[in-house]
Amino acid sequence: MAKVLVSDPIDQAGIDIISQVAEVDVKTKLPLEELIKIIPEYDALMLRSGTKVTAEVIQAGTNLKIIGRAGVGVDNIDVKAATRHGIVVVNSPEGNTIAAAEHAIAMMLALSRQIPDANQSVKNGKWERKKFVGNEVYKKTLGVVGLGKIGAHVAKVARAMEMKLLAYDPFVSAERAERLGCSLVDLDLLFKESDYITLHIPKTPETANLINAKALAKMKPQVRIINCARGGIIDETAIAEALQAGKIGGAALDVYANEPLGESPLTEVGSNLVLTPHLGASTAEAQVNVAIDVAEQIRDVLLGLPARSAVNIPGLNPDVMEKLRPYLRLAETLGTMAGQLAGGRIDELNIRLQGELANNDSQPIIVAALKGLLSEALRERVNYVNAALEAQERGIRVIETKDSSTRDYSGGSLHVEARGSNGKHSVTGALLSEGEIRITNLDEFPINVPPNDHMLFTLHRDMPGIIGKIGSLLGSYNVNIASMQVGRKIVRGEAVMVLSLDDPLPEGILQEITKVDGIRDAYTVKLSV
Ligand SMILES: NC(=O)C1=CN([C@@H]2O[C@H](COP(=O)(O)OP(=O)(O)OC[C@H]3O[C@@H](n4cnc5c(N)ncnc54)[C@H](O)[C@@H]3O)[C@@H](O)[C@H]2O)C=CC1
Ligand SMILES: O=C(O)CCC(=O)C(=O)O
Repeated sequence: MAKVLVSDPIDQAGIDIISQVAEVDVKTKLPLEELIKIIPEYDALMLRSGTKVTAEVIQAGTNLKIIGRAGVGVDNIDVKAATRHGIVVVNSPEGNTIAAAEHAIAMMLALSRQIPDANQSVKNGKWERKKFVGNEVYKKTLGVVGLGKIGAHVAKVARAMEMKLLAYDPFVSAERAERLGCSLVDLDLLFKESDYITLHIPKTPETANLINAKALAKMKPQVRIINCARGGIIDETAIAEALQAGKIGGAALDVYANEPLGESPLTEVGSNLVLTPHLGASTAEAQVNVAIDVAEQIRDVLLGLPARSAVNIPGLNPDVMEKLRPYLRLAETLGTMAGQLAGGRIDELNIRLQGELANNDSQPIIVAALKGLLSEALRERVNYVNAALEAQERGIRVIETKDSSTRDYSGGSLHVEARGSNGKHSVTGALLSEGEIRITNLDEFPINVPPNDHMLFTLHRDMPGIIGKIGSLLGSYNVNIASMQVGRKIVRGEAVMVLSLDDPLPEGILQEITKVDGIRDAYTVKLSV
């Protein structure tokens, strides 16, 4: 039975789902060294923001197939290292959207009405009504940085409170912003005009320290800043100094450069600063949502099914996968054949989606063909997760074309050509109505054969006796021929012979075949049909 490690607190609903297919160990607050020590036992790892999945953890996780982040941000996971090791990383893109958005609104209101300080004051036996006079958010300007799922929900709620909305997000259209009641502006204008600024962006090299001393200097002196997105987007020293010097009105932070916060200039700030310990997603509802969402994906991947929210498999969502699954098999088979025919070091892969197939997203098909192409070199190390990255790192140029005018097979066909140490070789294939694969062309010669575990291809002169000679030679090595076909363009011209064999070819026989009069070249292909 597969084993799954849950390394942060996860709702029981998720654990119940994984338990259907795997043994689940819940071990939270593991020191890094301990995680590295035990991770080799596990097929899957499920976590929230408390666990750091470093490259060392991934390197040690030799059995890991999937890492599931019960939440949105995967910045605590070395996704690149996971991709390199062929491990799927999944998240729950929407499970905690409402929770995080409501936390940002709660922070904005708590800050405006000084609720945490007032609460403390009453508990200290005081009654300071004058001290805690706040501000209304009604008619004030809210600058939303990042108009994705959470930013959009914040905008909707803020609009209901009749706030004026500005938004900055270089990746969304002015129409989307407008639909959400926001004016899309540049960052400087948002800084200049906003009474409140709320951040809903991922932490990336571009967003790190986005709110620094220089940015703070551009803002209104009474501005209140809310960060329920990621630590490190705000320079904590700069904001602490600005608060102490009264250069900004307030800040409410849920996330920090280092978590738990520990020693920080922020804890020295007396007032107008609200801090929560990364609670954005901490609602009962969100925790059930993300636990179920991610647990289902872990269960599915352990059962060999696709994950619906994989962050490191581009374009492979389950609907696409389901529809394209037979074509992915075809692409992988053709990629494997083209790779073995073209020889060890491949420089270029040309893929042509023909007929009906050309109407589909080509990305998954390309990934499947690359997986096949690299299977000779990387064996079981290559999978849908790392095939594109491996190909890129090996300098394999991928050229894709689509030709919807071809009308040879009802579902379309796929042409794969690889250029490597043996020169250029191409294979075309299609699916029969029952989903069976047919190889329909080899190096532009028409054939019609199903793929087989052991195949022999020859390029030869179309002349009498040549087929018999190859048959006898194979017979003398006790190799049984399951089927044989010849493809040619003109009589007595160049031809290809395709033999499906029951047995692997013994060492050395290929060289003997190439010495047969009329044979120009011979290749073997090993598949796993
Ligand atoms: N505090 C908490 O517990 C939680 C925090 N989060 C964090 O909130 C953030 C947003 O989450 P979602 O809205 O779900 O993500 P999302 O992917 O739907 O939206 C992010 C938006 O940021 C925009 N963006 C990316 N780079 C940008 C840049 N340089 N400048 C401006 N905009 C940029 C994108 O275009 C996108 O529209 C993430 O960092 C996530 O990890 C999410 C859930 C809970
Ligand atoms: O797991 C958590 O509570 C944090 C959630 C979060 O930050 C996220 O989903 O990005």
